[in-house]
Parts: sequence; structure tokens; C-alpha cells
Amino acid sequence: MDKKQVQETYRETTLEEEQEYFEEVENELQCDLQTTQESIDYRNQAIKAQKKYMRDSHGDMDDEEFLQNMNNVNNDTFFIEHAAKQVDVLAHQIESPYFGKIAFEYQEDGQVLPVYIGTNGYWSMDEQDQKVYDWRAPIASMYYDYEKGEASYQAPDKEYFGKIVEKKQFDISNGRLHNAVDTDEKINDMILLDALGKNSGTKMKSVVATIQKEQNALIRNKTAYNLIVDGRAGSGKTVVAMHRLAWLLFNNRKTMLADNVMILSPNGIFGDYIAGVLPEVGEDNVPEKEFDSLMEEILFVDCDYETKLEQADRITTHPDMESPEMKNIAWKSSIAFYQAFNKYLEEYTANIKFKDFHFEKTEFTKDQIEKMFYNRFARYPVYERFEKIAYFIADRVEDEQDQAFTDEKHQKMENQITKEMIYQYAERNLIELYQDFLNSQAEQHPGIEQYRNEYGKVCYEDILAVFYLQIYFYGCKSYDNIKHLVIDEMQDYNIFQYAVLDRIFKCKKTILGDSLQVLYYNPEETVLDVLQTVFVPHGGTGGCQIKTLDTAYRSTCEITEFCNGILEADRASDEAEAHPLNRHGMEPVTEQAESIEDAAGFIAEKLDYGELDDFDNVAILCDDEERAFAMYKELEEYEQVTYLTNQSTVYNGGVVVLPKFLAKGMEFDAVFVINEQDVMENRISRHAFYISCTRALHQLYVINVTNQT
Ligand SMILES: Nc1ncnc2c1ncn2[C@@H]1O[C@H](COP(=O)(O)OP(=O)(O)OP(=O)(O)O)[C@@H](O)[C@H]1O
Repeated sequence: MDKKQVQETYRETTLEEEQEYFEEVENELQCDLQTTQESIDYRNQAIKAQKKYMRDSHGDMDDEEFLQNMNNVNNDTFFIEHAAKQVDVLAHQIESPYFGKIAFEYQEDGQVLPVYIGTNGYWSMDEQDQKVYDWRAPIASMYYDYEKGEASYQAPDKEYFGKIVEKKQFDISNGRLHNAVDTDEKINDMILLDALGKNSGTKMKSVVATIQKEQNALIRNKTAYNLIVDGRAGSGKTVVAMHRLAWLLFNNRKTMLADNVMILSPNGIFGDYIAGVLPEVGEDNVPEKEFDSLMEEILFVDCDYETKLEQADRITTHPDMESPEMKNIAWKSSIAFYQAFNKYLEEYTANIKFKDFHFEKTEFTKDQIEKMFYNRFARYPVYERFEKIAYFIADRVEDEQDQAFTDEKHQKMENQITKEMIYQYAERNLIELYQDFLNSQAEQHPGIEQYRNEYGKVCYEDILAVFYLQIYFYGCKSYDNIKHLVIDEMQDYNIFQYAVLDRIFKCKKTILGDSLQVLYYNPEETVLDVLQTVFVPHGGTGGCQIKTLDTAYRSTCEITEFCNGILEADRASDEAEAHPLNRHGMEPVTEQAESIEDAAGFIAEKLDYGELDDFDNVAILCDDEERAFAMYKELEEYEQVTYLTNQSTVYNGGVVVLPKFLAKGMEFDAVFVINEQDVMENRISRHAFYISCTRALHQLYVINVTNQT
């Protein structure tokens, strides 16, 4: 650790001194940018020359020389790709190299280290000095965690203690230092409020300069295997998720690349919405997937099944919790049902009837197979155990035939043996097996045996259980390269989905959501109960740490309080409501409209009078796709109005009409919520209403259509 400045008594820097330091850093960055750019140009010339040489002397070249030349071209190309990224980072740094500073006085020797903190770090080759620290560096954590006074940070070697003797925030943009202010809590609040008062933009941005202490603790959490964040609407869960990924990638450079992490997202638009955050902090984007496409990719059971959206439609058409549909969904997503199914599968597995097994002239006794199946390989999925046993049988065949098989022949034989064993002992149609289980439960739960919807498709809640069954038996290795999984909107997954995800992604996870933003609600148990059932500690791994976030950063105080009111009756006594920040705006407006045309007229008037012109993003949220389309038709003459569906993957701002369920996780400067039903009537519609209203940053309009359909 370099301590650059040793001072008897520390004196805070003046603006002139900061200006000097700033210019010094800017000059170095400019030089670095120029050198990097020149080396790119040089390598580009080299590639051109190399290619020309290869073309001209193609006939005279032997293979070795040709390969050597190709290698040179590839190396240069690789260099250019890397340098181009560096150019992007440097260009960004020249605009704004850092946003904050602390000076830390070490307890052990009294030396003071000034630490400038930026979106990316900067190491000066000339001075061999860390001019700017990346916000993810261990020492930078103190900037978010402490005011002036005693502080400490955990470096890889040990924890360092001391005190912060200076803390500054810089106003830097377009390569100019406009101001430097000494910060305390009050100033921090002003800077945060200023950031939140701006328009939302169509893509999520990084907020490295204003990360809050409680968010920082989650972003840098090292102790949880599965970190669960239950945070109120707008409390920064997605912010935490994206910055945590950036932190993980930065601090595990050697073992974790962008391809080794994955985000499970609620829909395609959400993926587009978050796509800018990682590149902004100099990281590559990470793969992102929706649960249903993961299931489509892995599930091999041959049947027609309902999608999540079709299930959502069924839920909204039967919102009565006592209807047979809802009762079935509730029961089949419950912890008790999951446990009963597991018990059934354990019994099924325990009762497999083994016999002596013959392959060619080699024999394995029933006892030998049973021992391997129930003891040695008991921790593997059922059919994977057969694969493991097959390996030993193939070895025995090899020995007895006194031949050395090639790897390929060995593998072929293992596959054949596995197939044979499954056929002899355990071959079952998974749907039939599931049906058997349902029938076994039918006496206690009449109607449970019904697993197809009115169109003959396997219901969504049932296909999730069947998917689990497949993974239980066959396992899945497709995602063994993933080292961290982020699951956003955790309240939207049921117990089978979590059990499947736990078996497919055998890695650490960050799981974030809001138990109040649940659409379909089982009053008996919460998503937190579900997570604690699935993610139990085993063999030193697993288990979960549950954390909460209660401050609502997105919306004005007025909107947050309006939203809290919607769920007042539903909130359990131990569930905290969202705490608004001290950011004020217009009171939410509630209007009555006679018809959808009337509601559209209200919005059109605002468009005509330019009342929404100050906003980049405005959303009109309708009950479902059909109603959203009808509203869009009313407003389509306005060229800034567009329509978003479940198939949309890009959102470019403007005024957008979309169904309420698609707005999950997103935010807009102003929101119009169109209610064509009595939204306060039942729990599901109240929650859908709550989710819609919590999307608004600055203005909220609720339009209740009276001639309800
Ligand atoms: N520390 C912060 N500094 C600046 N802005 C922040 C901060 N934390 C959150 N925000 C802003 O608050 C808004 C809400 O954040 P985010 O979308 O992460 O919340 P969320 O908890 O995922 O919300 P929801 O569950 O309602 O979708 C975003 O505009 C985000 O940029």
C-alpha cells in the first residue's frame, strides 16, 4: 500500500489544489488515450501489411509460415479489441475521472492516503501511482460507509483501521472540474435528491457516485451463499443487483468472466432496460434469460403446456381465491405440496426393484448395484446415478475382456449400459408419474388431479412440477459454467422454480424482490418461506441470508405515500412499508372516466397542451394486452405514442402504452394507470394496482373507468 502523503496534522485541500490535481490527472489521461489510439493505428497498419504479404506470397508460403502469419494477425486483432475497450474507458474518464475523495489516516503509522474514487481506476505509469481508485476497490468502500471520523476497511490481507480526515464530492463534467465540496450527511442527501429529481431515461444508469450505505453493504456482501434482498418498490434492488455484478466481476477477475454470470429477468424489455449499466462501469454485459425460455431449452417432456402469461390470464379471469383454479394454483405452488411430492419421489426411488445386471458376459449383482445406487452415489440425481454405475460396469467389462478400450468406446459402452439400466429399473413417463402422484393426493385435495387447462395444455403450475421431476431424475449440467446467478423479481417464482434453479445453477446467488409486489398471493406462506425451504445449508454451502431495503428512492414522497395506502390492509404486521425520501412533487391525481375514449381524451389533452413535454418517459398502464391495444388505438395519431407487448425487446422512451404486468421492474417519469375494474376489490388487483403506481418517478395519474368491462 502506497501512502502518498505524510503530514503531521492533515490540512484539507483547497479548490486550487484540487484543480491542480485534476489537471495533472486529465493530462495523463489525455496522453494515455493518445498513446493507446496510436498503438491501435499502428496495429491496424500491421494487420493490413501482413494480409497483403500473405496475399502476395501465398504461393511461396509453406504451412508453417502461413500459420505464423495468421497468428500475428490474430494477436494484433486481439490487442486492438482490448485497446479499443481501453479507449472507451479512457474517453469516459477524461469526461469525469472521479467523483469523490477521502483522505484516510492509518491508525498504525499516522500516515494519510488521499483516495480519489471514480467509476474506473487509473494507474499512472509515469508516476507509478494509483491516481484514481475504482469504486469497487476495498479502500473505496469507506467512501460509502463513513462520514469523517473513525473508519476501517477490509483489504485482502487484513482489516485497516484509522480515520477519515477529509471527504469531498466533486462536480465534474465534460472534462472540467466545476466545484469541490466537503461532504457531510446533509450534502450527501442533497446530491442524492438532485440525482433522483432528474428524468429517468430509457435505460438504467449506474449510480456509483450516490450508492447508499445499506446498498453498499449488499453490493459487497461476501458472506452469503445465497443473498436474498427483500426491498420495497424503488428501494434500489435492481441497482444493487447490477452493481453487485460489477463488483463481483472486478474482484474476481481471474476466475469470473461476464459469461460466468447470468441474470434471470422477468421479461425481454427489462433486459434492454438494464443493458447499459455494466458497460458504463467498463464491464461486458452478462447473459440474461427468462425462466420460460430456460425451461423450453431444457425440458424434454413431450407435451403441450401453458406459458406463464397464459396462466396470468387464467388468474386475472378467476381472481377469486376460492375458485377451483385458484385453489389448485395455490396448493400446487405450496411448500406442503412440494414436500409431499418430494416424499413421493423419495419413496419411489427407495422402492426401485433392482435385479442382477448382465452386460455382454459381465455380471453385476443386485447387491452391488443397490449399494452404489443408495450409498455411494446417493447425492446425484436418480438417473445420473445410473451413469456413474455404468462407468464401473464398463470398466469391469474392459477388465474381463482383457482389452484396453479407447475413451470413445468406453463412453459408448457407458451410454448403452445407462440406457439399459434405466429401461430395466426405472423407465417411467414423467407425466404419468406426476399423474400418479396427483391421484395419490386426490382424496385429501379433490380436484387436484386436474392438470390440464380448458385447451388441453398442461397448466403452468403443473409443468413447473414436471420440470422439477425431470431435473430431479436427470439433473442438468448445461449451466455448470455459471458462477453467480442473479434473480430479480423473486416474488414471481414459485417453489418448484426455485428448486429447479437450485439444481441447475449450483452456484452462489443474489435473489432480489419485493414480497409486496406479488401478483398471485398465497396468504399461508411468503416467498421468503419458500426460499428458506429450498435453499437449506448442506455440506458447508447453501443456506441464505435475508436482508431488507425500506427506503423508496424512485418516487416522490407524495407518490410513495399514495402507494403505501393501497396495500395498507394487506400488509402483514411484520412487513415494513416503504419509507419515502424527502423529495416532493405533485399529489397523485385520481380521475373518473366514463369510457376508455374518455380516459384517452384526458391524456390527449395533456399531450395537446404539452404538459408532458418535460418528461422523457411516460407510461400508460392498462389492465391487459387487449385493453392496452384499445387505448393505443385511441392515441395512435400522436407520433410520440407507441405500444409495447410481451414480444417487445426494446424500449426507446416517449409515451408508451403497455399492460400493467409488463411494467414490472421498470420506471417512468409520469405514469397513467387506467383501471377498467374495481382494483381495490380483491387482493390480486390491489397488488397489480400497487405495482403500476410504484413505477412513477414524478407524476402519477389514476383514471378509473366507470363503465367497467
Ligand atoms: N443510491 C442511489 N443513487 C441514485 N439513484 C438511486 C439509488 N438507489 C436507487 N436509485 C434510483 O431509484 C430508482 C429505483 O431503483 P431500482 O429500480 O433499483 O429499484 P427496485 O427496488 O428494483 O424497484 P422495483 O422493485 O419497484 O422495480 C432508479 O431510478 C434508481 O436509479
